[in-house]
Amino acid sequence: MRNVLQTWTSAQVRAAEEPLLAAGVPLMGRAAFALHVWVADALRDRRGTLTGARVVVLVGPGNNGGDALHAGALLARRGVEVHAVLTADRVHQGGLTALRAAGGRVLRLERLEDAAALAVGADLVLDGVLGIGSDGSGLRGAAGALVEAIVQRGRPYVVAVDVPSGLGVDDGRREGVVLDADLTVSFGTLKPGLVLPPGARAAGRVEHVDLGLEPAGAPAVVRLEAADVADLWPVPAPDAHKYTRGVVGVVAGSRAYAGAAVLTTSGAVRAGVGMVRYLGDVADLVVAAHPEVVVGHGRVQAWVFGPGVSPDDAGQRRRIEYAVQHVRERGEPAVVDAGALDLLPPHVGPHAVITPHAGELARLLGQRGEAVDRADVEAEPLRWARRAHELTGATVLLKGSVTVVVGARGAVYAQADAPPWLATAGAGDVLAGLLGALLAGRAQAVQEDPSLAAALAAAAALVHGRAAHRANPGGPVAAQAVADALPGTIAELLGA
Ligand SMILES: NC(=O)C1=CN([C@@H]2O[C@H](COP(=O)(O)OP(=O)(O)OC[C@H]3O[C@@H](n4cnc5c(N)ncnc54)[C@H](OP(=O)(O)O)[C@@H]3O)[C@@H](O)[C@H]2O)[C@@H](O)CC1
Ligand SMILES: [K+]
Repeated sequence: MRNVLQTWTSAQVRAAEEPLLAAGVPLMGRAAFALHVWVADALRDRRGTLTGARVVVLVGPGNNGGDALHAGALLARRGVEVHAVLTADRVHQGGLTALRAAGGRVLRLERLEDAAALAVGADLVLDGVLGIGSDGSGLRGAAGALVEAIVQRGRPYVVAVDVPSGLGVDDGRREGVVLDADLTVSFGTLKPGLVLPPGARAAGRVEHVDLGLEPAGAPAVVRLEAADVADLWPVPAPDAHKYTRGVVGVVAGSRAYAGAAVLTTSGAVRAGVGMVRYLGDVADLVVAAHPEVVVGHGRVQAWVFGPGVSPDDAGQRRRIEYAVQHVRERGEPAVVDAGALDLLPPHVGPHAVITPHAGELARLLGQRGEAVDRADVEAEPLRWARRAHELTGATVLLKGSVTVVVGARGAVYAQADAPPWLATAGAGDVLAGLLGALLAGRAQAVQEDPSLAAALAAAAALVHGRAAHRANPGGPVAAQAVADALPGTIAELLGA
């Protein structure tokens, strides 16, 4: 994949910095210079000029504060009025000396209210309190109290140095006080917390400064970009026919939830699968909506089961059990959604993709002995998606405003492609159908490399989100409109 956005943990970043620091590469100087350029751009955008602009630098005890102080010094030399507030007893001495020499003013955090007022009144606050040295527990002590006082007065425009202070750098957790940013300038590599829920939104816009780091091992969390879809999509060969392109079997819907059957098959049909087979009680409605759909059993390459199915529906339950048997014995890939999550066997492989939202994941984990509720999952989506993968063996696609996917071989994706409007009834059914189509089209490749299921799940989330934007840019979308926008979205992405 070409454009995938990669993130690396604090430990990986530190290990990658070591040889460069040992060789005397001035990493902090480079970081601070790039940071001051981004801040100058932001100030010009907001005020038109640098001269007379007021920047308050919040300085913590470590090198994150050092970056901020050096950037402050460069800004002061360009006519910016810079005030540094020292939030800890310890401070980066080189940075402090540079700022003073450039004419910046330095104050210790003695009167909280005065410092908060200074920050709130500034054109821009540069947050150098805490970087990758954070212990992950939110901002404690005087720094935490200061940030609380600032936020209470009305958060000013904030540029975060490397990461928003207090954010869980490696897991995106928001515990305790976090200073949300409008812009985050991240050094060396992006960090997982900048893309993972629930913290990702704390970062605002994210810019990356390349310091020449070469981190070892696989990236911790990745995010697919539009151009990656073409590398994953099952584009038909010139001699393709419907069976080589993939057949997806759909067990969805009931008399009570007939729409789920229509929407799931819509997702699969519009995503361009070779053929859709429907199994269920509302075949008449499905075929009326999609004459392309074939009703009844037959050979399939992948399955979707669960949307609109209640576990006490004996007919659908039987069909799902039949499909599950195929998934287990023949390794056919599957999407296991909604009502079928309760029917998931104790262990399946990563070629089965479960697609719960937070509440459904909490329930699934509860059934496997984990005392966890919806709020726990929302607070630490990656942790609990990982746990579900460990316990079930399945690839986990955890739905949310940022969708997290955990699959085989440590694959983790975080996709934030959808507008908030997509949180609407039936949208998940369309996603299940769309992903089923992808798994059917790439079934053989998934059987050879089950970690591919995670990449395909992430691609499905991306395409689904983009289709929602395309269906009605900036406004409400209905699930059927998202399905109808899939062909155009896919064509655009394949041409990207
Ligand atoms: N390494 C490099 O080459 C480069 C690094 N670079 C920069 O350095 C940054 C990393 O710097 P770092 O390692 O000094 O850690 P950093 O985050 O500044 O401070 C950690 C200290 O904060 C404290 N503390 C911890 N948790 C806390 C909490 N919850 N609430 C409150 N305080 C807390 C704790 O101190 P303590 O309180 O224990 O005295 C701890 O020691 C990195 O993000 C990047 O900006 C760039 O210049 C590029 C080159
Ligand atoms: K920071």
